[in-house]
Parts: sequence; C-alpha cells; structure tokens
Amino acid sequence: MNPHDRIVQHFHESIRTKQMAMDAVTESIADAGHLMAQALQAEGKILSCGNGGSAGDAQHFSSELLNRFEMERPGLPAVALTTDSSTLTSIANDYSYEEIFSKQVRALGHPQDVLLAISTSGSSANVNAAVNAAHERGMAVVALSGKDGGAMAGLLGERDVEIRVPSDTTARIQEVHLLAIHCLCDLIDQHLFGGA
Ligand SMILES: O=C(CO)[C@@H](O)[C@H](O)[C@H](O)[C@H](O)COP(=O)(O)O
Ligand SMILES: [Zn+2]
Repeated sequence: MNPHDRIVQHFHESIRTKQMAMDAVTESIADAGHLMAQALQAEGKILSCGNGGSAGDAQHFSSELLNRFEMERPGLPAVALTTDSSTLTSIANDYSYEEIFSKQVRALGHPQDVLLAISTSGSSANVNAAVNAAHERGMAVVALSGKDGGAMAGLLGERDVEIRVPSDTTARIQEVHLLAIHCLCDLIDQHLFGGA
C-alpha cells in the first residue's frame, strides 16, 4: 500500500473507532468527570500514570489541570507519576519496574485523591500495582483502558470508573483516550467554574 493510502486508512480507522466509542464511553466519561471534580472540590488531587504513549497522556492530562485546558482559571492539583526520572529509575533499580508508580501512590496519595490509570491493554503490571496501591490509600480510580479491559478491569471496585475503548488496536485506543482526557478537562472546568 502506498503512503497516501496508508495515511487514509489510519484516518478512516481512527474516525470509525471514535464514532463507535462515542456511544460506548460517553456515560463513563461523564461519571469520571463528576468523580474527579468532586475530588478536586474536596481539596483532593489527581494522580496519573501509564506507559509509553499512555505516559504521554498522563502528563498531558496533569499539565492541563495544573496550567489550564480552554478556560481561564486557577491551576488545579495534579501529579503525573511518569516524569521524575530519578524517582522512576531508583525505584526500578532498587525494587522493580512494577513498583515505579505504586510506590509513588503510597507516598503521595490520600483518600480524597483520584488515580487516573491509563493502559490500552489493561495488563501493564506497574499500572495495575498503582490501582491496588490507590485502593490501599482509600482512593477512587478512573481506568482508561481498551481491548477486554485486561487484568485492570478485575481490580476495579464500586467507587471506580472504567472508560474502556471498544477496540483491539493500541494506537486507535490511545486516540480515543486523548479525546476522553480533553472531555474530562472540560467537564471538570464546567463543574468547578461553570459556563465557558
Ligand atoms: O504508544 C504506543 C503504541 O501506539 C506504545 O508506546 C505503547 O504505549 C507501549 O507499547 C506501552 O507499553 C503499552 O502499554 P499499555 O497501553 O498496554 O499499558
Ligand atoms: Zn502511541
């Protein structure tokens, strides 16, 4: 297939996935936005984590809370657990890669906080360990996943929200995750600061 046709195929697949996902995840995004806004209103913060492209999404989300999304408003408390290379490398080196997020959750997390756990497969051990650590700290979890939800789906409880993208393609799932992240930012702003 020539480059032009490959590009068109990616665009068509992405459009199709977003169309399909819209019906599947709208309610869960609304629930997650409400949960996060309530946490922030209660002086809580949002911790976020993920691997690879999802680490980028974790940082994208935290930056839009700390700085701003579209509305002029004060910064909101958020921490991406994917950025501090000294912390990440020392935990991986001294303990294991699986603990790079969970050890941070245990150090930073409080019951009024929320963890945004991002994994297209739902089977990344370090993200799932962070989910368990968040529960130990009494925190609620918003899971951004895909495929069959992976092992992460089985870790979630009543207070948690799962936003599972109905696709088996990692890149397509990530493209919907980013759209969901922007919806969450908008819902938080609307909930906390009203009107556009
Ligand atoms: O961004 C991509 C693929 O589009 C990759 O970097 C991807 O994030 C990595 O393979 C991750 O390790 C996948 O982890 P997960 O989404 O299954 O938790
Ligand atoms: Zn990617």
